[in-house]
Amino acid sequence: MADDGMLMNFSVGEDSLGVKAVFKGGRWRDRLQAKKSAQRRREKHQTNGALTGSNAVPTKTRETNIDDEGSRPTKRQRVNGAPNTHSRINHVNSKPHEVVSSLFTYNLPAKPSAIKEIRTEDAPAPVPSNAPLDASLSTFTSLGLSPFLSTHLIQNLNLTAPTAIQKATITQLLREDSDAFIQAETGSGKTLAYLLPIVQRIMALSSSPASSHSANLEASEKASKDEKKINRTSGLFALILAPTRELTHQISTVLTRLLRPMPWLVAGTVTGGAVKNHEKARLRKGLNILVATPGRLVDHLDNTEVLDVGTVRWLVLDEGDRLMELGFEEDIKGIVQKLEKRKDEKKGEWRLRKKVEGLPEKRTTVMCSATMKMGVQRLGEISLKDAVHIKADPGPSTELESVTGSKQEDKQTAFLAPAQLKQSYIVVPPKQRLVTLAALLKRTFARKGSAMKAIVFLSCADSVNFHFQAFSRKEAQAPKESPSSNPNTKSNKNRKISGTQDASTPEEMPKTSQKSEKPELPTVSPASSLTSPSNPGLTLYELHGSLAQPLRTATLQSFTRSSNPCILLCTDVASRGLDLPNIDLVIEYDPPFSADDHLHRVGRTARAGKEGRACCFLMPGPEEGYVEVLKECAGESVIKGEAAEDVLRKGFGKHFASAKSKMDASNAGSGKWDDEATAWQLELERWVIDDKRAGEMARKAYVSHVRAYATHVAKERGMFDVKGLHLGHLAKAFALRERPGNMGRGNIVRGGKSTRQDHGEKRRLVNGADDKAVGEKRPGKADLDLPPTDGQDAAKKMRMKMKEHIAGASEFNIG
Ligand SMILES: Nc1ncnc2c1ncn2[C@@H]1O[C@H](COP(=O)(O)OP(=O)(O)OP(=O)(O)O)[C@@H](O)[C@H]1O
Repeated sequence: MADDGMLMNFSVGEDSLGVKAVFKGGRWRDRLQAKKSAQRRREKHQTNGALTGSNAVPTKTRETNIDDEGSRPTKRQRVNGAPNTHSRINHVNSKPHEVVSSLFTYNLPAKPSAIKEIRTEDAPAPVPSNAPLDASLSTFTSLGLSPFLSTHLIQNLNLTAPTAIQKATITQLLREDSDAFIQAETGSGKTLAYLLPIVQRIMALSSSPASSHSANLEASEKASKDEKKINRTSGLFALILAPTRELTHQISTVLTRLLRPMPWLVAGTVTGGAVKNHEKARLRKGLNILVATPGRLVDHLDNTEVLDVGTVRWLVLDEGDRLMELGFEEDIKGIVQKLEKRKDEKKGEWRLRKKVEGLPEKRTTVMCSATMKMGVQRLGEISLKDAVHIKADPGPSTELESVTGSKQEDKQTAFLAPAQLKQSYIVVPPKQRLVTLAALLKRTFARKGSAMKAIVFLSCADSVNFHFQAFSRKEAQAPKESPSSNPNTKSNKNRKISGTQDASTPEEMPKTSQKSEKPELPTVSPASSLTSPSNPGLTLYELHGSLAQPLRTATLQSFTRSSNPCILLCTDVASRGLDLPNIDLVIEYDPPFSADDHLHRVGRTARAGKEGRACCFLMPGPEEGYVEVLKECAGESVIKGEAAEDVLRKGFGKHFASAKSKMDASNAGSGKWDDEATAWQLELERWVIDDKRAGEMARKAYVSHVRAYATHVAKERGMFDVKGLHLGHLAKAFALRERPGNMGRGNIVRGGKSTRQDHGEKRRLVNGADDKAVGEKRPGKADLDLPPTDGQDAAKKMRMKMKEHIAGASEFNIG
């Protein structure tokens, strides 16, 4: 273990050598060795006459954890006033008799080598790769959409031309009934790509050719109404499945907008977390298109008689790879079997009744994602037969010979981020992670208008919660009034919105957040410790799977609608498919768990041809190897390395010096970026020490973070090896002065050789991303067809461990 057992920031008398140590943890041999060496140090010091006069202090007791084989030399403690040869700054704002280890000591576990390779040259601005095509060359009508629908798109939805993937998909799905696999980069308009042809074909069942060929919306709408044969009771024609509730609602919103001029066609949703009886009532009234999460749909298929799927002719699996990864394939298989069964039962019925004219005989299954590999055998099992592979580029769609049932290897398609996305990485020592994140956010939101919205991805729910509370706490806040730990979890009904009670109300802050403690209020708060005087309205949101569903929905809605600059702290629950407007920057503060996750996370910006920036935090050492993965995902685009010091300098430089430190006369040298950064960190550390619940929150976040770290996909675990983590330094990133006592070497759960499926299973177990009860286990691939391995044992242990934590705010609630 890389931890050197360094004694960090504990409060002692003037001479720490007078301390009587109690040694805990680790092997007895190590304890004995440590005891002896401490004894020797004491004796030597006494011989040298170091403990004299005022320096002599009564013996105190402290705890030293020696879980790790501490082969490193023990770091000498620094005492106030003592010269410090390792550090450029000392003890800023430190209380009397407090020992403070510097953030900027050069005693770092590894030097960030990648920083030396920074490529500063700016490449020529690349052409956006997911933008709509030139309207003079391609229009929706030219693809075969009716003038009625095309006019609606142009006039009401402000969409003048299709994107490349829309061009390819619409043509294909209007022309043929073959199954299809749509793969195009994030933000390229895949949702409309599959919705438009489906809506057009359902529309065609309703209206006369005359009305659908008219471009006059009003006249056409009236004519269609008069002649319509189809209404909400005519049957359910399309089913769209998505992995998260958020995505389901988003697809439904797009669909509702699309159907606005066709009020006789009705779409609806069924998702976990919603009231089942309300859904039943809607199903009873009749729907033509249903958007659902798989678990809840299975539930309705089993228990809601009025849900008749015999007429379903289109089945869409949005974010297909995620659905598979999260282990939904059993659910999907069950759904497909029911569709088949009901279709066969209905055949006779349809013959007796008047068949819906134009309804295809065959059901079409469509899968789509930015990062899905073809050739996976299991795709056949969920009814993707002789699928057509539709890609935005190059040109026409490519027939796949045999996807179904074949054992061909995944085609190693290189999935790329949008070309116009500006990507960078920062190599930050673990100690400085928190201040560097703060600096980056301060710099990004330095002035009003400099940026609108940013998303920060963290590895687990506990960490999101801690950072939300830490950044939104008011600096002047009395410790006792500090926010409680995780007040927003499902278990805590009396939720408080931290920092909003006494924080200055930012202009245009969602009013709901200041009223009461109703659970449907968004988790929003002023970003009090990130706000600069020239951008006072900065707000902070948190989103993760531990939040109750109404909170998740309210938070996302509020963040989406906010016209204030704001930051969303979240887990990967927000990484897939979400189309949030005006995202300028995506920060991967905790690196993604896989390259695919990276593409989806950064894909929340630079959408539909717009600009965007993304930045990934890495730690010095093996993690720097991840730059190569980032480069692979960037294709031709340049990835810039930024020096952490530059970020800190800009974030904590004179310009951003806090008003408090400027006024503090005792703070000599304030205004210097490193002093400011240290003061900022110390402030936070005091909060964690003084407020018991803040301390608990920090420790929980730390433990969850380390455990989550152990679940990177096996392929990338060499770069993210939990054994290499410097646990002592990492504690600083959670404002802790030392690592929590239970984080010894033996207590770190490692992922072993678990696969991506294991990883998905782990995440899903405690998800909130899907729609079954949290913690409910469903079989993933790991349980179905992989031989047991060490990795699986490790994964099993991990699952058990996670289950233990599920009762509270799950430590690991990523989804
Ligand atoms: N033809 C178009 N012209 C302009 N904007 C469009 C067009 N089609 C879609 N968009 C917009 O592009 C954005 C991204 O669309 P969408 O969410 O469907 O992308 P996606 O490919 O599904 O992305 P992801 O892979 O991240 O889910 C949306 O805001 C949508 O309104």
